[in-house]
Amino acid sequence: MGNGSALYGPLKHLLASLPMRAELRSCCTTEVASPCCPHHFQPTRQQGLDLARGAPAWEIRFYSVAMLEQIHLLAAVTVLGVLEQAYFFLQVIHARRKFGISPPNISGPPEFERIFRAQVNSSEYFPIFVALLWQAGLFFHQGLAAALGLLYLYSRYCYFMGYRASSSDRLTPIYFSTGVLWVLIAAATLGLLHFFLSHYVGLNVLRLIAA
Ligand SMILES: CC/C=C\C/C=C\C[C@@H]1O[C@H]1/C=C/C=C/C=C\C/C=C\CCC(=O)O
Ligand SMILES: N[C@@H](CCC(=O)N[C@@H](CS)C(=O)NCC(=O)O)C(=O)O
Repeated sequence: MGNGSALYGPLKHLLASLPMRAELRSCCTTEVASPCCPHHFQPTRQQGLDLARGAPAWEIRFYSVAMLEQIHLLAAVTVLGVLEQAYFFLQVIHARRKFGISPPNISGPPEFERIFRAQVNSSEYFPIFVALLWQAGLFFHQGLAAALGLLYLYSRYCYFMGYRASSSDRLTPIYFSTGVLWVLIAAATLGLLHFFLSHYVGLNVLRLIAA
């Protein structure tokens, strides 16, 4: 723990400036640079290895939690998105049974084909959605990206239900959902641009605007 006290001063300011849970902040900012309480400190295998190399436990724990707080909303929306995909899959399985259409067949009455296409179309867009959600969340703003993510998942649900009812009922939700994707693209691009400019060129556009 020797280097812990040398780091304590700057870390205290960093801790105070981050939106962390109060209980963790008070636990990690004790004057003694020691590991957090057992409640907060449950080392993973990697953390165990870091500990063996001499990094202070409280520091490892602090950075792990700070990192998770940067991504927890994105992770929650991703899990929700996966559950939505699972729901769409189950609907196709149910429709296959109902209409007696076994794989590899994908043709049948329009009622079946619309459900099948609604699921396949939603799967096609899912990797694009997840990539944009995380890029916009990491480089632009986590809360905004997560909110847009929820809006996207809701519009995808409307798309599925609309398509199931009739082909034309899919159109409004697909317009809306792709609109949300374009907003996520814009946020991700702006965020990345800001990162590259400030990191490599030393040009902080936000600070310039604020000045
Ligand atoms: C950011 C999104 C990434 C990739 C997709 C990019 C473009 C694809 C378009 O946004 C998708 C929206 C498509 C909307 C189509 C709407 C209507 C199509 C017009 C008529 C269909 C008529 C018919 O049903 O026969
Ligand atoms: N794979 C899609 C790509 C384009 C797309 O997403 N189209 C939207 C608007 S026309 C759609 O709802 N397609 C219906 C579908 O995929 O079954 C397609 O074949 O149409």
